[in-house]
Amino acid sequence: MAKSKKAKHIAIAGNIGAGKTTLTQLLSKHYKWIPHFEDVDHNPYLNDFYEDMPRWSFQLQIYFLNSRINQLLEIHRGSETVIQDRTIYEDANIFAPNLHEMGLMTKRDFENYYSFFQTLKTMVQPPDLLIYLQASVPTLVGQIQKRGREYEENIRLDYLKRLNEYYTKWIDTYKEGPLLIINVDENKFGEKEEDLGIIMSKIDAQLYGLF
Ligand SMILES: Nc1ncnc2c1ncn2[C@@H]1O[C@H](COP(=O)(O)OP(=O)(O)O)[C@@H](O)[C@H]1O
Ligand SMILES: Nc1ncnc2c1ncn2[C@H]1C[C@H](O)[C@@H](COP(=O)(O)O)O1
Repeated sequence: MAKSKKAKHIAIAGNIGAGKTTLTQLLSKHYKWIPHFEDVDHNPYLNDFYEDMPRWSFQLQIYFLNSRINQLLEIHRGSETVIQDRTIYEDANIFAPNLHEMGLMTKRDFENYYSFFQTLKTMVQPPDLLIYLQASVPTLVGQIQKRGREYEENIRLDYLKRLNEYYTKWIDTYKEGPLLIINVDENKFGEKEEDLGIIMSKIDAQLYGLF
């Protein structure tokens, strides 16, 4: 990104429990960015989805897609810098194809969903900076347990592992804009202030050319 252009949209990507919400809160406080969180607590499908994925996967994907598009429209209408907890790319490049590949979303539903995403994608711009939180499955499991959402208690290890594989493939080919990868197994920003400082210096370098 040109250093003179004000960054309006910072996004944090990462698997379930990687620490996106925690980092969104910390960075929004430090940089005075407006946080946009995922629609989790008032999500009408999430609980049912974890009970019966084949029944609810399509409805959940449409719900997330709509909520993510609304966030993007709001970001681009406003003038303030926003930090977004999870991107639309993760729904369409990671969760939905994984559900399809696991036989939890039919081919017909996946193709319908993906074609709708392709249409919407032409209307959105990528973030000015994407921060990817990379975490191993044991770290994800530990953090999901620490958070203690009841409906996530039965998330299977192979589900997280498969999502991680999709994340790796997506990030390896991500060319839409500036990217910063943080290894969460090595950087405990939630616990050590100096680790958060390291992340902020990297963000300053990317966004403002400061070292
Ligand atoms: N870097 C970290 N170090 C220690 N604990 C963390 C870290 N990041 C997140 N956590 C904890 O892990 C849990 C899940 O984090 P959260 O930010 O909700 O993840 P996500 O939004 O990616 O699903 C929370 O209880 C949070 O306090
Ligand atoms: N697109 C999605 N498909 C299935 N599940 C999803 C999707 N986006 C988010 N989720 C789930 C994963 C978690 O249980 C909650 C919240 O995500 P988190 O990574 O903890 O912020 O929603």
